[in-house]
Amino acid sequence: MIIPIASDHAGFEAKEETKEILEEFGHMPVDFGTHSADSVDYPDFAVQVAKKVSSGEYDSGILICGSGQGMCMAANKFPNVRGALVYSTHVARLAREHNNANVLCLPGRELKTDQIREILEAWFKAEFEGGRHERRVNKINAITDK
Ligand SMILES: O=C(CO)[C@H](O)[C@H](O)[C@H](O)COP(=O)(O)O
Repeated sequence: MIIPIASDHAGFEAKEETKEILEEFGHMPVDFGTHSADSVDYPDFAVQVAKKVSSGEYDSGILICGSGQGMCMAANKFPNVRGALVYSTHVARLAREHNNANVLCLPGRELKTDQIREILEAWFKAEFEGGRHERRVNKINAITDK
């Protein structure tokens, strides 16, 4: 899969590691910045990925900041984007199976490389379960469709 990815300065190091892991897994990351550890504002980078998932140009994306919160808040402003703050393999699985999440938001300052690898493994392996969850996700989508 081609995966758009972005971070702020606090997620920069984790983004570089995440890109390597994605390539290991056979995916192709497309990097929308930031490109150094110099201080930047996370919404500027969240927009780069979220607008492309929102428009359907990409099926899913990855955003990384210090805590994951700011990126997730910004991404979820976009229609069709379901950003999930993921900090464990269990939450990664649930975000896909129950919420059909399409933007993985990671807390770069909280995760070690091995944890990121395990989270990515769980995220890509899990599939949306549909059923009762589909009804609920449709209700989320209806909020921005109004
Ligand atoms: O959005 C965030 C918090 O919700 C991110 O963690 C940012 O990366 C963080 O706020 C950046 O903090 P800094 O003190 O400017 O490095």
